[in-house]
Amino acid sequence: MTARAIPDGAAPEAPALSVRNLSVRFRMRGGAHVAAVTDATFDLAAGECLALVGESGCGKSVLASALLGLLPANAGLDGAALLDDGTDLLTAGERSLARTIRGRRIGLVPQSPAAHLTPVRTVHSQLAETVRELTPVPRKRTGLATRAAAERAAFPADHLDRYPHELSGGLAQRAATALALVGDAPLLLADEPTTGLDRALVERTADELRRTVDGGRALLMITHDLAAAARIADRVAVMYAGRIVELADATRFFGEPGPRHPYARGLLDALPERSFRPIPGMPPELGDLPAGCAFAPRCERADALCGTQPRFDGRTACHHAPAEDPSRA
Ligand SMILES: Nc1ncnc2c1ncn2[C@@H]1O[C@H](COP(=O)(O)OP(=O)(O)OP(=O)(O)O)[C@@H](O)[C@H]1O
Ligand code: NI
Repeated sequence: MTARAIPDGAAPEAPALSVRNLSVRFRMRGGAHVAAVTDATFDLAAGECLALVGESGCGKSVLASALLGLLPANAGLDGAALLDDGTDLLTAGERSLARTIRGRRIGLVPQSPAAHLTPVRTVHSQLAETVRELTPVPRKRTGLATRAAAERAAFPADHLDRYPHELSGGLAQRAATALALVGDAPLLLADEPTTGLDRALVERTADELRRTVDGGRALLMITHDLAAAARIADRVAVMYAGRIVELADATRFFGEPGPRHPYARGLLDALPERSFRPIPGMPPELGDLPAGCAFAPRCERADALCGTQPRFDGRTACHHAPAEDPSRA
């Protein structure tokens, strides 16, 4: 549990994760391609939580899987994803990903926890094994450490002897979160960590994740749940049709002046506690994207300019985003 303080006089640390122009293409039968992620570029610092949001199918999980080398063989990768010591996750190779990176340097809370738990072993046995593998706890204290690991993710101690198929979705989620937190990895990827949990547990899980961030970890949290994102994120990245279309401080995103990109505005407006107005239309097929802005067919601001792809300037990718931010002038 060492928070990574910067020693006096040392140069500022490199970001915990630096993603540059990450693209993922799935090769399909007959020569077709699915452009699941295109040109994603962002940094994530130690002690920071970045929430990655966007509608189902926009490429969030594929992005996370690319970082961990967990994509199937028909996936082609481009770009770079650097850890703070310069290790490029995209070229690291399965051997070093498996032996030194997954679990130790990057913890993952997977989107389908039930599928990631070993079906023939109890939660206790899986958690204890991970404690033995990833922490220096002496053998005779493994039991205690295992129960503490479960407690951190609000997994009830009296359910530790259950097998994965005996768990509800919410309990499987908490077991997966407990496993991901064991190694105290400096970088955490959490893919929908609050799915299947009731409001109180959503808040408890979000708060536990926030505590790990405040302890110096970097967290990329993928979520549909904008309320959970607002609760713990420092910054928000909005994805649409495989591209990051907005990257903003959470306070300005959820407060004033609000999102700059019309899609991001639409996502917030669709919330029940806001105007509860869904964005008209459907996202495009990632195998058949238009040449220009993919959001244009659903956008009330679209005009001829939107027939060309808008450049992402580090904050937004829209030909019609406000040029000046009056609150910052
Ligand atoms: N192995 C694959 N082969 C072809 N296409 C794939 C493959 N895996 C994912 N895709 C496609 O990539 C796109 C992005 O999927 P992804 O799972 O990243 O979406 P997501 O944003 O995580 O959605 P959700 O919020 O529903 O989890 C989808 O269109 C999906 O069909
Ligand atoms: Ni997903």
